[in-house]
Amino acid sequence: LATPGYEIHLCDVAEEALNKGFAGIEKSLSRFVKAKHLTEKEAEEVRSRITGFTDMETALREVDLVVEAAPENMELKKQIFHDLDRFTRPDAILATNTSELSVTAIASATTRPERVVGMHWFNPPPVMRLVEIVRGTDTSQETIEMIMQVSEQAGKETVVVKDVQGFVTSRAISAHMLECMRILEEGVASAEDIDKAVRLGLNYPMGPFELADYVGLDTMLFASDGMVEAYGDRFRAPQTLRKLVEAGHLGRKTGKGFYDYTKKPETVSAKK
Ligand SMILES: C[C@H](O)CC(=O)SCCNC(=O)CCNC(=O)[C@H](O)C(C)(C)COP(=O)(O)OP(=O)(O)OC[C@H]1O[C@@H](n2cnc3c(N)ncnc32)[C@H](O)[C@@H]1OP(=O)(O)O
Ligand SMILES: NC(=O)c1ccc[n+]([C@@H]2O[C@H](COP(=O)([O-])OP(=O)(O)OC[C@H]3O[C@@H](n4cnc5c(N)ncnc54)[C@H](O)[C@@H]3O)[C@@H](O)[C@H]2O)c1
Repeated sequence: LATPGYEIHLCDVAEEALNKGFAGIEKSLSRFVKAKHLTEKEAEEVRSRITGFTDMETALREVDLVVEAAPENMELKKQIFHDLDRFTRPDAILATNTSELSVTAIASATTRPERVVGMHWFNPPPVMRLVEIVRGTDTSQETIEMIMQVSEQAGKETVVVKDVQGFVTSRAISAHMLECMRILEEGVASAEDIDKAVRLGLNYPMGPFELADYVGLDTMLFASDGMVEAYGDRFRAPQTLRKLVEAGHLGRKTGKGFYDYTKKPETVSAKK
């Protein structure tokens, strides 16, 4: 959002987490410069539009739009939205990047449910072309249109969907990934070969295990647990996923998941 010209307040709970966020932005900007999508001067302008904060109250003063992207936990999100409601101007729009939680329930923690909306981005957000906009029970058309406009300015296409658990995309991707994990557990093929089969045979850009590691296994598990209640056992997380998360192996962000990224970073996927 800094690329099309918005002034951004990036807020996280601690300096260390904030620095991780800035490091991710830096990596993306240098890729864009290398690919000549941005000049060095434009990248510098983007950097200058992003200010870091660890104090939410200060960060939220005078903002027009908040995009919350904290961990996928309803209680945490409700607490954050309660604070967003207190600290922002009454006309500010409050968006959540939740992958599957109820936008309507999150909105209930505020006094302005008509200005609360789902703004679901995809990893990696600077590259993926879609923003899935989720209309909560009380979300106003004006709010939807504002998010459409901002998304389009960031070069994204949009779809507007109903507020059902998992929306369109998380239901679709979870069903695919969970079934591939069951195929692995049945011993039908190795993770490498399932990834290779899906990439080359189905023309997906990433196989299910490299993608799960990329998204984060904790996020995957939160999403599937959330969808069990709504849709039943077909979304129940296989033990393999649950055990990896219990062990703290969350994918790329911790160095290990279905693959071990601490060993040979260039060849851990089945790509070669
Ligand atoms: C769970 C949630 O709620 C929802 C989700 O997020 S589900 C997950 C959705 N995401 C996906 O499915 C991702 C699937 N994977 C892909 O689409 C591709 O593998 C990928 C775009 C990540 C990488 O593409 P790939 O062709 O394999 O690699 P690569 O050539 O390095 O990258 C393609 C382009 O993207 C750019 N790029 C990749 N990652 C980037 C990043 N983080 N920042 C900026 N640019 C990036 C590269 O620089 C390259 O640009 P160029 O074509 O102009 O040179
Ligand atoms: N990982 C993905 O590919 C992806 C894609 C689309 C949407 N999402 C959604 O985005 C959200 C974040 O997912 P993630 O995978 O980036 O999680 P993550 O755990 O990797 O990152 C969460 C971030 O939120 C910060 N945080 C924790 N508590 C906070 C608080 N009280 N206030 C502000 N920040 C806080 C953490 O320090 C961390 O930087 C989730 O709702 C997830 O479902 C994730």
